Amino acid sequence: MTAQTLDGAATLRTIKAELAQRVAALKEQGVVPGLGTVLVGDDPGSHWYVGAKHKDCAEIGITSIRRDLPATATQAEVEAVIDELNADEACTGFIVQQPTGLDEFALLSRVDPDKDVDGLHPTNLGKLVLGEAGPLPCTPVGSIELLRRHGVEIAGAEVVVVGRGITVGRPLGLLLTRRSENATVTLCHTGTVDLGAHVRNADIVVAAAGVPGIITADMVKPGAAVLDVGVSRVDGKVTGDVAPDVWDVAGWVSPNPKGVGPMTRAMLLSNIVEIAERSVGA
Ligand SMILES: Nc1nc(=O)c2c([nH]1)NC[C@@H]1CN(c3ccc(C(=O)N[C@@H](CCC(=O)O)C(=O)O)cc3)C=[N+]21
Repeated sequence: MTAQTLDGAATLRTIKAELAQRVAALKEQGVVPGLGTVLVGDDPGSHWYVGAKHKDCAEIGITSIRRDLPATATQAEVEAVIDELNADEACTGFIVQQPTGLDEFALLSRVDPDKDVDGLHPTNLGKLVLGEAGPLPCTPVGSIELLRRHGVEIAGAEVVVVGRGITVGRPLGLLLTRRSENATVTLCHTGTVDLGAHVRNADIVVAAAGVPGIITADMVKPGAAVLDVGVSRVDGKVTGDVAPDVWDVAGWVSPNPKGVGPMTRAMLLSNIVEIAERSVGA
């Protein structure tokens, strides 16, 4: 048996086609959405992600505002760029690409929460906890959307999330336990004593620990859906948290690359379009 693919790359293409229509409708009303990015330093991975985001925007009619700063940029210099984008009417929303090597909580907190297309501002994470509407974090929502668009049932499912990071694991637990999702979630992490015992119960496994190969075939319930969110670089190649033999046991697996990564970009685009639509009362 080999698992079916949760194809993030193909789903990104579908979502882009849907969003392109909504962007065209906004243009008829005189609104052109714009994405800003703030990038500090010259990490090759970060440059690739930011470049990919601007390419995605160009394809669907969203304008790009790109601010690249040298690795030597100070906290005050990055904050000045954030202030500039907060005030820029052409900028619907923007991201501060992480990591910056600076005080990230201070940077994130300085972004106008209404322009926080990453959904990571403390106000927006607070809204998520409180169940209020607001921009949602892209990778967790992208993970849910990937399952939904492949017909994997979430309501009633036992979900094991492996990883408690702020960008994926922690918010994903909050999202999946909302009434609209109705999953039962166990949040595991590197301090979990018997990871396999938890994962074996799961109908859906989300591997977001950033530990290559931490999820092995012997831990996976036959037929389960397994999302590989981890991104590590081993010998220059992207390597996920899911061991290759999991494909022999699982019902569904998201590959890595071409799984959750492209879905993160899709949800960023979707967050921008939603903010722009709200501005015209659409
Ligand atoms: N403020 C902030 N927001 C982010 O959303 C953010 C961030 N900081 N810092 C870094 C991570 C990483 N991230 C990815 C986005 C797309 C892919 C992606 O599309 N990857 C491709 C190719 C990967 C490759 O080959 O290098 C794929 O999975 O198929 C991966 C990773 C967004 N991040």
